[in-house]
Amino acid sequence: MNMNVIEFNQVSKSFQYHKVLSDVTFSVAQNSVFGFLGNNGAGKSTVIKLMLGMLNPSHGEIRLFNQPVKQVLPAGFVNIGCIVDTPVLYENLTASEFLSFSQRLKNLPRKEIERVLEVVDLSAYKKQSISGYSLGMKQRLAIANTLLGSPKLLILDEPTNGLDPQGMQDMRELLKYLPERAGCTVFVSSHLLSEIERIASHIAVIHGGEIVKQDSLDNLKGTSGELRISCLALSKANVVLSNANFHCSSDQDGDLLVSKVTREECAQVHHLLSKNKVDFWQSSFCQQSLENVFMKVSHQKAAS
Ligand SMILES: Nc1ncnc2c1ncn2[C@@H]1O[C@H](COP(=O)(O)OP(=O)(O)OP(=O)(O)O)[C@@H](O)[C@H]1O
Repeated sequence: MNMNVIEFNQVSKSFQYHKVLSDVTFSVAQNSVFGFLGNNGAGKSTVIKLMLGMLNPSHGEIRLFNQPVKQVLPAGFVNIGCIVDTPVLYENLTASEFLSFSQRLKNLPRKEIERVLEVVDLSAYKKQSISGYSLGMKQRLAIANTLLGSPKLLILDEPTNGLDPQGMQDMRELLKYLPERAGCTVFVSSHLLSEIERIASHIAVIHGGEIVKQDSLDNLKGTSGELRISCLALSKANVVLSNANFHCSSDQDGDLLVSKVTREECAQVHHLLSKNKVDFWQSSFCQQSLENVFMKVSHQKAAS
């Protein structure tokens, strides 16, 4: 059975009279990559601190591995790896030397170091001084450090912050496949939608201290999107499709845009145009991006 590794049940948090989280409810399934999205100040770090027992909730219940958080921590920390601030690395050491601190502290066999270096793809650089590493490599090394001892849950606060495009891509590849490669569930917070969209299997969106959306990435993006059609008889196409209750508009390039269509409906659109002798030379379907979903949710929330 697939259990929930993290459960927040109607959790609220106030700092004196300032309520920063209201009835936050979400769950993170085992072996998923869970993206926690929100703008600056939305409440992401507060949620992570509550999850790690660094703060107490004002109301509500938090469970990790099916037990109240206070019972799991701190003994359960062997099951949890986290990076919430910029990791401190000893730059004059090699990666192997650096990792050997935690390996010995956790009383693990030496071969654990080789295993985690392999997972984060740093084996080839293990004898080089950390001072020569890029920021992305340092971040991956910090993740390797948390993976020593095979934690079942990895919590990362904004792990791609400050990385260059290559560093971001490497981090993306690493996080996406961590459940498979290291057998752990990943909780990753970010304000970078495009990053989360490429990494996460499940997503929650927090806005002003409230969860405004939570679902699998596929469900959140929905199956519908926009169909762009290039044709000469634009107004005829518009009439034909509008009569069939499709939502049509045109863009600056003179293309016809049919919004909120599923892939099946795209086939109907093509059929209708052909049947009514409207020639088109190009048609492309674009699923809505997470950014669109996120902006819609944020606007709806701001208006309410
Ligand atoms: N210790 C504290 N005392 C008072 N207010 C706090 C405290 N910690 C956080 N806050 C407030 O709670 C709100 C949420 O902050 P939080 O750091 O959780 O947001 P965030 O989504 O992590 O933002 P960012 O992406 O900027 O780090 C903010 O308004 C912040 O000012």
